[in-house]
Amino acid sequence: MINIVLFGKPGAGKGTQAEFLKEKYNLTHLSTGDIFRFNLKNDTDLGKKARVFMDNGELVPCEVTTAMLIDEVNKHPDTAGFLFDGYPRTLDQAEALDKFLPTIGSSVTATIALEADDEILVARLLERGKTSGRVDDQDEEKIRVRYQEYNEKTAPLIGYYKEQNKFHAVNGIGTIEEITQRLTSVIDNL
Ligand SMILES: Nc1ncnc2c1ncn2[C@@H]1O[C@H](COP(=O)(O)OP(=O)(O)O)[C@@H](O)[C@H]1O
Repeated sequence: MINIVLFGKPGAGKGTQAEFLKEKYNLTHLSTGDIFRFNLKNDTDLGKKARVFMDNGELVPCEVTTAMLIDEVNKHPDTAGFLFDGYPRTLDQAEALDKFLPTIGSSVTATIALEADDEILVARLLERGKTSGRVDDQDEEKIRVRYQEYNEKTAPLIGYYKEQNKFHAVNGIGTIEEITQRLTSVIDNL
């Protein structure tokens, strides 16, 4: 089983690249953002718990997110592997994943970061907000909160995975195809 964590700031292009990678490597794509948005739209109990946090650009509490993620993983017992997109986003979540995966005989294979400068990413998000209907993409203040969340809570994961020799980074600026190429060359060399 191969488990890839796609890592990057909001707007870095994780979702776009995940679409290609999941096909190429036959992986199950789990985007916590997408799963939350599905629950918001359908007004489920989970959606009700997550809404305030998401609308404000804040992280949803760890217990809620991790329980949801484990549920999703357990729905795919026969998969060739997972492409985690948007999880883990905190040290607690990374530790929870490292505790959980061995219970299904697995582990994180590698973390790959898509790197890009903040100004480029903020511009991308505002552009996406014009058509995506995502409340958190339409307001610079909320975008700023997401970057603050990233810097405080998610950035420390870089060191966490480096210590395990599982951290790889690729340049996230270029055409979609160029970036897919960079990611596949990392994965093919794992
Ligand atoms: N692992 C997570 N932990 C906590 N909250 C999360 C997580 N993944 C997604 N969320 C919530 O969903 C929102 C949108 O997620 P996502 O689409 O991945 O955002 P972005 O485009 O900012 O990377 C986040 O701002 C957060 O509120």
